[in-house]
Amino acid sequence: MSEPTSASELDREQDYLFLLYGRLDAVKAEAQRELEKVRMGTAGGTHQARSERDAMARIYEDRIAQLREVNDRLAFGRLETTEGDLRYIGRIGLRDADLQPLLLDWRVPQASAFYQATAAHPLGIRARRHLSTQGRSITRIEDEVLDATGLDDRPLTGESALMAALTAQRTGRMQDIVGTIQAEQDRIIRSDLRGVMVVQGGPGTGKTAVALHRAAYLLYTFRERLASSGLLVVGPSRSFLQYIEQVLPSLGETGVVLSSVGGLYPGVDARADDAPETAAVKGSARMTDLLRRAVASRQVAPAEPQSVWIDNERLEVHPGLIQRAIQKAQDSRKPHNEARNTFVSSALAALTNQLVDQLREGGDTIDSDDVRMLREDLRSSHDVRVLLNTAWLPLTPEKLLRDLYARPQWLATLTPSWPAERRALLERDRDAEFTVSDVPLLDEAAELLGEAPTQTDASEKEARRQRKRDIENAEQAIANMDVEGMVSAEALADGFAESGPRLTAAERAATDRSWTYGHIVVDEAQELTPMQWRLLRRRAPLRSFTIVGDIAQASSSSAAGTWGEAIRALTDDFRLEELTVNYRTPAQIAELAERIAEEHGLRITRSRSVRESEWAPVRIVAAAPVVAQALVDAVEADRAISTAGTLAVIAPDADVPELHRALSARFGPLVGLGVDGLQAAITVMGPRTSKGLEFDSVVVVDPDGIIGAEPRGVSSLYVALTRATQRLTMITRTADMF
Ligand SMILES: Nc1ncnc2c1ncn2[C@@H]1O[C@H](COP(=O)(O)OP(=O)(O)OP(=O)(O)O)[C@@H](O)[C@H]1O
Repeated sequence: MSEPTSASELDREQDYLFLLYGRLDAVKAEAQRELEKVRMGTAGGTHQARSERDAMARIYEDRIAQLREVNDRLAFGRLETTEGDLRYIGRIGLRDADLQPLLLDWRVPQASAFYQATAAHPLGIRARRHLSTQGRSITRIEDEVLDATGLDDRPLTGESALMAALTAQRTGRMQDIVGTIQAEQDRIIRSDLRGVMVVQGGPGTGKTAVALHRAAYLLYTFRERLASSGLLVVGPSRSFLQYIEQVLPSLGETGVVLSSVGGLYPGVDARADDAPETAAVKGSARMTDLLRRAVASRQVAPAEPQSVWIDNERLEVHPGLIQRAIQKAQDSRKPHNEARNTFVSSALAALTNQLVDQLREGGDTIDSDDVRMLREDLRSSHDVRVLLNTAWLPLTPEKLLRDLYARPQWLATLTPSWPAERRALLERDRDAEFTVSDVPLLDEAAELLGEAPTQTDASEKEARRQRKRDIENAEQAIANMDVEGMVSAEALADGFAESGPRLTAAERAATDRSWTYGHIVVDEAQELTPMQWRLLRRRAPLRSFTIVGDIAQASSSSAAGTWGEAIRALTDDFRLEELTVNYRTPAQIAELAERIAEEHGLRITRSRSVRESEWAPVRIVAAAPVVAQALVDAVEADRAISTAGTLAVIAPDADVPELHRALSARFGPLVGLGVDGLQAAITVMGPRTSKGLEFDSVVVVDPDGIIGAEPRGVSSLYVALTRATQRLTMITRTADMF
């Protein structure tokens, strides 16, 4: 129930808002002063003192940047408790000069009632107020009274503020929803950090929004733990990351690693997708076994005895000698490259013995110094190196995988039980680029191979030692400089890096394959393959995960039908939450999309749309060769309604170039293409690119073609049809279609 708002109430809130901004300015100015003080500190001092000062300066700079980020919509809510106390809720917490709270950070427990209190469960709250602002001005107040008797529980909170957010024009970038989070979403956002939580919800139910706000909540609540280990957010594609990348900074969080599934193996930024059938093979758990066998097949004794020459002495090496060394190395159970050390030293020891025996039999006298020298001769002998390398070559994951794909005969010996067609799917050129589905295979191979012995090993060890020293120094500096609680030793140590750019925990994590994160958030998780889950499991051994997705939107032919199956490679112990309200798609569009999906046999979770659209979905019938013209006309008609906001044309991949040309001929630079065109007013893309995104208006071209283009084409069509926040047009080939 809303109470009328008097002008004096508006004035009062305006005064309070001025007070808050005044305080924000003061805190910023204070940080600025501190920064200057640190910068002006004596230039001399030890190197350690200088780098400590630099680190402190950077911390103040970050703080100032963070305070700037929260300038927009600083405060958005107010709670009135049954005792008559007022609590203001905003993006960050602020206190006055006497440390009395002026504004509560939305993530603190005392703020949760803002999102969760209802008439039936008021949680000690009498009234909730949503404040809408523009710049530093209050534009609107919306009140809900919670203690009135006989009130039905209302499904939505802050309805006007919510509707204003939902009908706002889209910009091509996702916005935060911190002012209008709904109760069912808030429960998920604040759920326990531990364990694996899966959030299932139909299109537009706020899964992505919830996942990102949860990341911000966890970082705030478990700052110490997560700031040093990092938090990883995994999205399906580059386009998706671009779409969400501003949300966390707008919530004041910058220390998060965002990665697409193609970017999870440091050093490889895979963008190309394999054909669906190939991706399905590469994603299946059977690849683990294949890689294991591939590595084992690189540990082989020669079939015949081999001759090696040491100076003028011929040594005949029996396969058994090599085999025994291999066995010993395998028994160590270390990864291939690390176990190779055992292999080499054990083979060299046996060869030395054989050589010594042979020389002694020939009448030579050999003492222990001679033995050592002979061993060195063997180690540096070209013949011996070839022999040992042939039996056990150091390998990189990249080489192993390229060999596997480019050598069909080897692949065939490793996969005797595979049908030839399946093997053929893996074959390709040695220099073909790695694809998104190769990434977990490279990672799995890296796990089996271990670190190749390189020059960098020693320097990495030294870097780790230096880091430890930096953290100890930082702890000391924090105690000395009296800034306890303001900065963690880890963050301060980040600033001590003596050369090169400063790296945050997040940045270091992104470049280090062996990094383990404190928490991983996975969006569009229905798309992940068992091999990708295995990779993520290695990145978070404590198994603290937030997994959001919609099983019905899965596009892979091998996609699982339940979450239990989908994430089996990660765990079988998880809690399932559901989101049931569709915030994006107006009811008419959602109903159409759901009907089409169900008619084509897709099992979907129906959700409840919170609003109707002014515009009914439009259907146009046009077959080749007039499809492009029909599309231009449809876009023209849509722009006659509104040219503001974004419009996406989603078509079968094969038709995208031609449709892009036709639209460009008419609308020129207003038209963008695929991922790189997301900021354009009109963007043409295939259904996969549109995954997770949304637009004011969507034109779906040839829905039947989208269905026919791939094994789970219906899912792709369902995704395409549910991207619109306002208007949907379908261009179909025949009148009886749909
Ligand atoms: N509580 C809320 N307040 C304001 N806007 C919201 C709220 N919840 C969701 N939205 C908006 O609804 C839209 C859909 O949200 P989101 O993209 O997170 O859905 P999704 O479940 O991930 O969708 P899909 O599965 O289709 O990708 C977004 O514009 C989001 O900002």
